[in-house]
Amino acid sequence: MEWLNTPARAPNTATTEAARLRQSQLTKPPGALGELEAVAIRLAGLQGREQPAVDKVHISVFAADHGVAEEGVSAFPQAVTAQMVHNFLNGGAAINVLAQTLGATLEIIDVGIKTPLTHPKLISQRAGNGTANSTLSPAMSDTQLNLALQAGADAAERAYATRAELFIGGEMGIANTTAATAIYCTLLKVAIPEATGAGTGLDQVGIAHKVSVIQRIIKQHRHHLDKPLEVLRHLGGFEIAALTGAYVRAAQLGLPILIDGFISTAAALIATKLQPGVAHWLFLSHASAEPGHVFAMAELKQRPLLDLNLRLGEGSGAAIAVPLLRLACALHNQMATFDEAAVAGKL
Ligand SMILES: Cc1cc2ncn([C@H]3O[C@H](COP(=O)(O)O)[C@@H](O)[C@H]3O)c2cc1C
Ligand SMILES: O=C(O)c1cccnc1
Repeated sequence: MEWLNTPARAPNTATTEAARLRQSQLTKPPGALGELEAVAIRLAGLQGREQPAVDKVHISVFAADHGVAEEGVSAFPQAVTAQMVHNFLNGGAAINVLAQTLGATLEIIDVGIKTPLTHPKLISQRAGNGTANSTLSPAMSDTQLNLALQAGADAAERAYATRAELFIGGEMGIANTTAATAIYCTLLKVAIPEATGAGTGLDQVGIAHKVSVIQRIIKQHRHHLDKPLEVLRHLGGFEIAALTGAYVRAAQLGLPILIDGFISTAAALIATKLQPGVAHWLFLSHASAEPGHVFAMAELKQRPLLDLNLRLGEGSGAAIAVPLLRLACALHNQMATFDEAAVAGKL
């Protein structure tokens, strides 16, 4: 786990400045393309080239089960985690359609669903048979945490080895909005009822029960929540740990990251606590419908690219934002400058 102590790569200031200069010369009023200009400039700095691109996109979806599901915190049964893994492998889930449409590479990694399954397309790098129920004991052991972090780092390495230009992490794990909410409340000191939402579709009674379960979880571990990795280990889950490892490693390798929704952002919070430089490499794809997400976006000091009331996960919201990044690059790379087009500049 030596790699966890390595800082993220620093963005290239020369290509950032070259891209900024180019933006100022394109045939439009300065700043008129708003956030898309900033995105292209940031990507240029991260990719170390004046003309950035996100044509080659790698998506890793991490699946795992949560012991806390037995507390009745999800609108769906725990069996859905494994059933959705089958669906991913058969190409029928939202993320399959999005990856196919984008021409992105999609891999599914079992980091600890309850019952292992074998399939030629499934990567099995399991940290356990689901986490322990975090209302009663730490979600995972040190060994399990390290295995899950490593599974994520390995996915980032595979993305890097195939010369991907953008890394997207997705997750599948029934009850993982409970683990993610507990992480938000611990790291951001947000009141539990303010951050707790419907997840897969709980009603008001269900949400009130979920709040009480998260209160029990945080009370149970309150003396062990002072370090980011201990927060992750006590609250779970394996897929959130894998995403954390993936984000840290991608940032070390110099691979830009597009974050998905509520659960992925919990991993991003931990990753930036472990290595603050990871923040340079993160793009926020969308504002999740989960009420707690706003607090994390504020902490990460970023505006999301989209706000579409998405609450799916799987990496889907990030995939949906890829065309926007591609358009930001196309505009940056292909528009004519004032000189080239013989258009008069600003008075
Ligand atoms: C069919 C189905 C497909 C999904 N794909 C992602 N999630 C999402 O919902 C789960 C989190 O919500 P909660 O904490 O309420 O269980 C995660 O698996 C997340 O990826 C799904 C959920 C379901 C039911
Ligand atoms: O925003 C998300 O990632 C999310 C929200 C609810 C359920 N699953 C995922």
